[in-house]
Amino acid sequence: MTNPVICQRSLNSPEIRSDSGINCKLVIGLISGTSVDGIDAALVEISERQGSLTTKLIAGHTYAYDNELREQILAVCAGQPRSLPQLCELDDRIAESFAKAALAIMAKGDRAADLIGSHGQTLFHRPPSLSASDQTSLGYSVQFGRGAVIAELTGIPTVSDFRAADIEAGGQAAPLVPMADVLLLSHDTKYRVCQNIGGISNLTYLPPQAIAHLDQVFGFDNGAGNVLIDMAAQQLFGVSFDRHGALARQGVANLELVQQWLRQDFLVAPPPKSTGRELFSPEYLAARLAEFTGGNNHDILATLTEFTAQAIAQSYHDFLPQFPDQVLISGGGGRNQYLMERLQDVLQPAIVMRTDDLGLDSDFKEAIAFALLAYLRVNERYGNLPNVTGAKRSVLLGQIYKSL
Ligand SMILES: Nc1ncnc2c1ncn2[C@@H]1O[C@H](COP(=O)(O)OP(=O)(O)OP(=O)(O)O)[C@@H](O)[C@H]1O
Ligand SMILES: CC(=O)N[C@H]1[C@@H]2OC[C@@H](O2)[C@@H](O)[C@@H]1O[C@H](C)C(=O)O
Repeated sequence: MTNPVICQRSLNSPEIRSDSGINCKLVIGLISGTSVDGIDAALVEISERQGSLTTKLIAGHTYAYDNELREQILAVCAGQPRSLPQLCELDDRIAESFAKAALAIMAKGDRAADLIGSHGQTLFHRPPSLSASDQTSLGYSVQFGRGAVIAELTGIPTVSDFRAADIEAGGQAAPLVPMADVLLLSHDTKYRVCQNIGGISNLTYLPPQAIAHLDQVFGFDNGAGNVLIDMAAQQLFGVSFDRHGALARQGVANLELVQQWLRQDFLVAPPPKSTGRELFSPEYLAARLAEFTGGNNHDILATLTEFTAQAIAQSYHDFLPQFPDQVLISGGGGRNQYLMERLQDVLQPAIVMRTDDLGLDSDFKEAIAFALLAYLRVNERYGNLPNVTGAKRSVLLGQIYKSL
């Protein structure tokens, strides 16, 4: 799709383009998100002409983790102890899986890729602390899958460690996709929200001509997304997710509980904010399930699905300066038809659609975003939006690992 590009000045980027020696056109974006379902890989053609940025998805595929690796990742995310050598081995195994995914997606194109942007796998995320008693107020965000290994195994220059510089600038380091949303999904006259529903939900608020009014763009994590639904589907029905929302659709949501859950600290806290599996953990789900009296397993999934939908709607009413005309859904939650129906209901009068309707593949939007962020990085253009992450300044995101 063709999109306007943020001019360098409005990005406050250095006037002079880098001489990184990388003539990047064909870029691979890689990410495994909080669902830990596998590595999303996108082979993206990126070009700029007459002030417009063009991205074309040449190929996209999700490469599932093998079961044992996924279990290891989920165990570490859930706080189970591991020795340092075990963690290093896990880091290497994830990096190798990412490198394999990069080579496999590249094989679907007709030429070698110029660059890889690899987010890696988040294992731990701690937003910056507001408490004066903490030794450091800086956040901490750990992604496994070392860029150095990916560059070495693929022979392709690789950008990774996207979140570190924003943390150093005092930011949340998340969400980072909003820069890509600005570049790819801004509209001249309409207020848009880009709503990703992966493991965690996160949004980008795009006022009309967001590119020209970059200071009015913001975004934040706004709820549990699919993570609670997935864990409950596994525990109660032995399936890894509620396909199309068919299980929830058979139940009746407990609206009293939903109202109670919506008062949770994270949901009512003002942005900037980010979260992860540290909050929406197995313990968190167990505590919510313990609050059920009566009701069957379908009712539980219906209630968790309603919670996901209403947490999103509540965040718009509480924190957006203007209710959007359009809500553009991406991420696996967009495939949950029942959740989509509930969203259309609770987000009226906004029109809810998937980004696919605008020509941007909703399954690979995050992978495309990290291809784009890598492209910005090698061209020495800022990748974070301080209004989103709360960072003190715009920064270059990511370390570049060049293979010899
Ligand atoms: N057909 C479907 N029906 C219902 N839910 C689905 C379907 N396909 C995917 N999902 C949901 O989407 C989830 C995966 O979404 P996605 O890949 O966007 O998450 P992620 O990228 O890992 O998360 P995040 O964006 O938080 O990092 C699955 O775990 C499942 O809950
Ligand atoms: C620390 C981390 O990995 N955060 C993820 C997570 O998954 C969704 C949401 O929480 C978002 O803030 C972020 O991912 C996307 C890719 C982002 O940075 O925009």
